[in-house]
Amino acid sequence: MTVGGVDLRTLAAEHGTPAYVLDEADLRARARAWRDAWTQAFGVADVYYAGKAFLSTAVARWVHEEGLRIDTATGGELAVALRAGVPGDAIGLHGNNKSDAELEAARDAGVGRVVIDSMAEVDRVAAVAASGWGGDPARRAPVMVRVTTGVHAGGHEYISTAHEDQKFGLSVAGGRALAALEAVLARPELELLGVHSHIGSQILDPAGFTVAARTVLALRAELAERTGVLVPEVDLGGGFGVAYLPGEVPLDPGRIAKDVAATVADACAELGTAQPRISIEPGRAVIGPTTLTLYRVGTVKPVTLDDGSVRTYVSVDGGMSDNLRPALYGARYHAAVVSRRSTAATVRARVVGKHCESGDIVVHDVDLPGDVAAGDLLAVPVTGAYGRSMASNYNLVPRPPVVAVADGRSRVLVRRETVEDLLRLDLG
Ligand SMILES: Cc1ncc(COP(=O)(O)O)c(C=O)c1O
Ligand SMILES: N[C@@H](CCCC[NH3+])C(=O)O
Repeated sequence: MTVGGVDLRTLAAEHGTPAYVLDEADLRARARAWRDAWTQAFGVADVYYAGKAFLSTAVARWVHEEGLRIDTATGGELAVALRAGVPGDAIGLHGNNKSDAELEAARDAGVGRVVIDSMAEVDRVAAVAASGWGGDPARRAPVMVRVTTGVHAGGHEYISTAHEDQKFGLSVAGGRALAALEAVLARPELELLGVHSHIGSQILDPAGFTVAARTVLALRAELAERTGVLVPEVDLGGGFGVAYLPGEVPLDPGRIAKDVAATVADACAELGTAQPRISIEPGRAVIGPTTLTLYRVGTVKPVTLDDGSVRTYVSVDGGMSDNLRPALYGARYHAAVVSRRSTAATVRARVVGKHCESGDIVVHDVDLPGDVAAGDLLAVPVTGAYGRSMASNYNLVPRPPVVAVADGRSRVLVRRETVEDLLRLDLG
């Protein structure tokens, strides 16, 4: 099997396993597809790539070259985006607990928007912006206010973000969102760009986005009625779902953009307000499907279950340290042997990692060739989002490299950690 013109056996021989293998052309195409779909549907729209899904300087540069801006959630992500050469005004900063250092870094870089996530942050951002923004003493801090619309969407409880009982944003229903927007308007150090809503992640039903859009637009109209200020922008967040398994249908960028555009046009007509400039923040949908994880098979063990059937446990040389999603969310993945063809009858297999934890499962249930054996290469697709970015050193396993492939060549974007790296952190 080849990806980006590179035989995965060659790639494994050159870079070792496990490795994340990222197809550069696919990433660029997905970035363009999201940008084109939303610009076509709205005339003007901004697509921010959510770097939390995976960020390296090359990835930031590539998606920026394709016309996307970068959404960051920490000072670390901000530093990588800036090092990639992305201009500050094309970067947004999120976070429910931003540090002073993060806010100061955003100010010094002249970040294009800080998304305020709490009432306390109104004063904190204003204080940081007292000396100006991006080196200009006269410039105000451009901010949005993140609000919760009550929409409960997403692939798992832990990745739903707009219901009431969770840590993000300010509630529309409870009035806190409106209060925060008014508080921003009262601060001369702040420029209120608009309202932000992010409802969750791995969402496959478009309805959540349109329901949230209506709520946010109504809030914007209410603010305008009370204060005379119609804020120019609305961000509808990320969360667009991808297909992890054969047969699953991802949210199509064109389809969702058209649905949302129709809703925005309708709602603004009903409310009697001009339409805002719309932005979104897809992470998973841009990077997830571009990447597979390449593992080497080690131990293969048949296990007889209570009902007498047999499950083949196939252990690979990584696991929950390079893909936490199955353990954290019960996420399902697919896998295939990619180093050879096999005509053997398939067996019911479970792909597991090498960690000291029985929940260290990579793929719960997959048919693999019955002759799967130590030394085979196994690929798990769609690991580009929240794979490397949530990887850990559990059991002191060094984290795998991210290797980009394009036009028959491979290039390391993030190098493999070594045991020496880990030993260097241990100061004795
Ligand atoms: C504020 C915000 N924007 C964007 C994203 C990106 O989400 P996704 O990768 O699901 O598109 C997230 C994560 O869910 C988020 O919290
Ligand atoms: N980390 C989550 C997505 C949450 C994104 C952050 N709001 C996942 O892997 O699905």
